[in-house]
Amino acid sequence: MSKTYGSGHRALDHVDLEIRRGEIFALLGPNGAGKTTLISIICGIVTPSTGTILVDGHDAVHEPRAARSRIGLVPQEIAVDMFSTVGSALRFSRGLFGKAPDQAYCDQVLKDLSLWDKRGAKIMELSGGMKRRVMIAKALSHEPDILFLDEPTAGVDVSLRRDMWKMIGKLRERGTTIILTTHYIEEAEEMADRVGVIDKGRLLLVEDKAALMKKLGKRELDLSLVEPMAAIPAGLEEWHLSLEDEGHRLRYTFDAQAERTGIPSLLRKLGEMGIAFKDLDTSKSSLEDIFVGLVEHREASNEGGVA
Ligand SMILES: Nc1ncnc2c1ncn2[C@@H]1O[C@H](COP(=O)(O)OP(=O)(O)OP(=O)(O)O)[C@@H](O)[C@H]1O
Repeated sequence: MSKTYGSGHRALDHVDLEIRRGEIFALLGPNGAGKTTLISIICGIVTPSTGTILVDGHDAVHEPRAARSRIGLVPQEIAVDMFSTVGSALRFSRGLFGKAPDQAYCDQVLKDLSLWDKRGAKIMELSGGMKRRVMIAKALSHEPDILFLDEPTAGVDVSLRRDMWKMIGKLRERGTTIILTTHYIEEAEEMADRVGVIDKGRLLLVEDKAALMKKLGKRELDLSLVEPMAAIPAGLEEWHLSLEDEGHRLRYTFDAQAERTGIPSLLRKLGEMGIAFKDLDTSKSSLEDIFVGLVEHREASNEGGVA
């Protein structure tokens, strides 16, 4: 699908994506990448300019009610009736989807989200974190098979973040498909089965988490040499070093997730060889580096276009 807003801004550019039943899919991208637009289209809140969206076989544009009834959406912004109580907000949300009342189910949702004690409280009396839990409870009120969480842990404290991760794990065990957006790599790392990277409306890649984390795990160690060198001396082959800055810096690229990084042995070897350095610096690939790397790689391998 593609989406160009009335302003002429192309928020999504030929995004082609298939989500697997029962998986946790993390959509990773910087601000303005198009994540919310993508979710909003799938949930029938925004209409796509071109393309088709099938939700469990139902067309999101032509059968919006059937498609939407399968989805629970936790939006970024807290949007609830502040005067309602927690329990009645849940019952009301369920009713909106035409589901028969089921107090036992609603009670269980409240218990799972540590909201049971607050079931009689007015929403406006709750803390920000509790309000977020209510948003999730509401999204689950009609027993959706698919749950969208848009930036679920932005501005959330550590304990709520842990609870959310736990709750997401539980939902997955029950077979709920979960799609979350985030710009925190750690969040994707903790929870996702697969990760999609989106930037400027284009889906740059979709990969199993393990494969992506391997790519993200690259680190560099730069050693500023006391004496510049013309070439890398024999005896240092096993570290596959590169010489930078006209021979003033030795660079070692390593996998930070490996059990043995090779750094201590490299430093030992340099000492034995009498190669002195005056400073050392390590850096890791940022999300931005990864985006840049991905784009460059795609252009270089002439695979441009859509993922
Ligand atoms: N209704 C709209 N009209 C015009 N442009 C819009 C509209 N909604 C979003 N945009 C633009 O589309 C682009 C994608 O926005 P979107 O909210 O989908 O990004 P995002 O990846 O969710 O970012 P964030 O993490 O900041 O929420 C942005 O440049 C945004 O300004």
